[in-house]
Amino acid sequence: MSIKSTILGFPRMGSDRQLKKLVEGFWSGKVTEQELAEGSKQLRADHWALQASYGLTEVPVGDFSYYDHVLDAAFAAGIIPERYQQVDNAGTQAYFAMGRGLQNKSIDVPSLEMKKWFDTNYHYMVPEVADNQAFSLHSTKVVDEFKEAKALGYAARPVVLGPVSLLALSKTAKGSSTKPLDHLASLLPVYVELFGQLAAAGAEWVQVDEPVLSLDLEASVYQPAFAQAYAELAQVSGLKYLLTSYFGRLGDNLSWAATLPVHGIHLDLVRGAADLDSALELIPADKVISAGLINGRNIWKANLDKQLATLATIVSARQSAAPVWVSSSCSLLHSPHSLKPEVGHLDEETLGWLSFAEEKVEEVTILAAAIADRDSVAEQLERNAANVLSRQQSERITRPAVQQRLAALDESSYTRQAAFSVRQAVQRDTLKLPLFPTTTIGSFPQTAEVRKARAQFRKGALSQEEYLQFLDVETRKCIEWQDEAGLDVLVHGEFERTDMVEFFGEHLEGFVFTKRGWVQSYGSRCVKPPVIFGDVSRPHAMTVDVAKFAQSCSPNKPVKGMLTGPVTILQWSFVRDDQPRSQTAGQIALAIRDEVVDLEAAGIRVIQVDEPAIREGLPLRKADYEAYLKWSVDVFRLATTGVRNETQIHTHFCYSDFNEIFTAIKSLDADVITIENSKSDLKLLGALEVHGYAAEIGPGLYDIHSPRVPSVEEMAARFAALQKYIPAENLWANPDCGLKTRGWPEVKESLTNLVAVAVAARQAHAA
Ligand code: MET
Ligand SMILES: [Zn+2]
Repeated sequence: MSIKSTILGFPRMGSDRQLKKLVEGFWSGKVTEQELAEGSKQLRADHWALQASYGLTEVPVGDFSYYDHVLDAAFAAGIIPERYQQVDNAGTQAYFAMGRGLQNKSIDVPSLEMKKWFDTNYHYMVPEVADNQAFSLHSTKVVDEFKEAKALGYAARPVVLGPVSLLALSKTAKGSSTKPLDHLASLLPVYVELFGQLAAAGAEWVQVDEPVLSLDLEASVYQPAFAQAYAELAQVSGLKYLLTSYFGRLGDNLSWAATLPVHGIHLDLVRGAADLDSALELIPADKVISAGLINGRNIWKANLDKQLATLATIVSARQSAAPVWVSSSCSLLHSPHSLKPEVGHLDEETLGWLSFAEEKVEEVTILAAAIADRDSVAEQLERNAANVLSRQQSERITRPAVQQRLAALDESSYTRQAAFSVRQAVQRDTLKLPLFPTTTIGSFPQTAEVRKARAQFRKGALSQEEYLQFLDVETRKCIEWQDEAGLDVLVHGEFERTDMVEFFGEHLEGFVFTKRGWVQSYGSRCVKPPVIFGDVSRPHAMTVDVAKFAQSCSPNKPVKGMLTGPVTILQWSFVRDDQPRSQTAGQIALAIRDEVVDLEAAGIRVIQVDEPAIREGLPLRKADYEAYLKWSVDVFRLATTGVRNETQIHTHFCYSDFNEIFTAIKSLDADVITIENSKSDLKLLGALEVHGYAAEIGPGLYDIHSPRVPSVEEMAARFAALQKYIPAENLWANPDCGLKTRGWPEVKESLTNLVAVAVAARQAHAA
């Protein structure tokens, strides 16, 4: 018996981020539209060839995108807000304008809003649906790509974002009041037309992605919506649908999703393994089950014996039923492209533990081959078992001292010496800050000069001593400027850091860094997450020298120590899967705690532990919130409570919609939080009003994502609004986030204005 092997999607960027270079080249005018199209076509062909070379029986098509697959789906359905319709529509201009905005002599349109794709680090563009929304088939990209693959001789399966998820992920356009999902009936004919074209082009199966099925859905709304949608799509003759959902269990949605008129159902059996028993019971015998057994979200080699056992269970339970397929849990979009470039960069042992997209394709094919004839892949299975065992037993993974220390902690390691009100009084006495203290979030411009010095240091062209000297000069200039500008709590500027997670990963044990482990974050942007493979520990202090030097440049004002928090380090890394994430976070927290204590001992009186990612780590299902929030609060407290009452602990978040996590934010027990706010005053103020907040808080007075200099008047207006909700003695003045992407001239002007706002507010308050 042979079974179909496939994946839900492949990374788009290419082994060397070719797509990034193509699109960015196109944007800057160095690559023509035709070159972009041809280069992309080549990339797709390469990726199909790679998948086929491992014997994958069916390849996905339409998973490729110039920018984002949600944008593709919206664009294809003609969901193009009016402001983009003035953009030349012949080529890709309007499409890219929706993705990244467009500014020239005649047009100035911002992009669509960008949002996180479920709980991944990928961001999608949020379509806007208006009351009078018309839909039409505006692009046949997926049909064209299907024909392309077919012409090359591949068995291909088009991938399309399903109609319900497309609308559920959209938002109501400004000035409209209908919900996007209200428009389902008028959207469906576009899907029928598109799928009719796919059938005519010779497609047999279409993969319809409906990832919202892994969320808490209101059954009374979504069950009828799905029923209506799939009844209508079933009208297209000659086409079979694979309904796919991923990133979690279908849970209570399974009972009705299982009976939709589709021909196959995909199960994410990595994160949704709990679904298996009920799925085998509920999915009718005439439907294919696509078993998502290879993890698309992490980079560890699968335990093939274990996954094979699950596959065997499914196959034997479905003996007289429709076929079983083997697949990836979700699209491989969230994995780096291939391990090949890491050979010679990572050591042999570590290489043996990892599997990127290319290797995951191979794992899928090994499972498919093994279920038909185990002997045919005996050697591969043996090697896999040896690799899995090597990771389980490696001495590099475990540090008994760290484990023992974490296990031995008691309540006192999670609690400050005194309550906030006591600490606040002590800190007022010692820090002697004015009313409405001014500060920044940490980083100052990473100029070309700073980046160049770092690159030269890495290449060896600059000695360690020269590089450190360069950093000292930059830091001193930065501190002196802040002092002159009248800021109250200063920062060293973070010139030594490329990235707020990478910097700490490089100093801690238990991390490795890949050479080309890039993953798409949004549009042409990629990130290279560190890999946490083992118990984390801190071999030496990481920031104490820099902080001490910075403080020495400022005899009168406190300089903040700057650290990244345990949840953010976890969230922006590939994390080991052999122990709960909470435990890994606890180990990171211990390392940060030691750093915090060392900073205090070195005379640093204000310490900031950034946790911008605490909210994005929220699980997909509400039932899982509480457990997550409990341990993320715990690890933050573990990291920050080792100090005396005099030491002021700050934290920073890059979001303001914290209604859902407000109680958790309070329990962090930080003395001061700085938080993004300028783009969404109302959200934050609403939350403050509902939940109340007793500690000190600095809601951002201006958006740092734009080079625009905010005027004194606009920031003063914002500051005045904040004073209605926050007691004066608790209110700080600061920007939304760090300034590393900005240039010095605009930073100087903006912060000078910000200080003026605080000074004027102090005078007004005294009067
Ligand atoms: C994404 S939050 C960034 C915080 C960091 N301290 C910075 O200023 O860059
Ligand atoms: Zn931030």
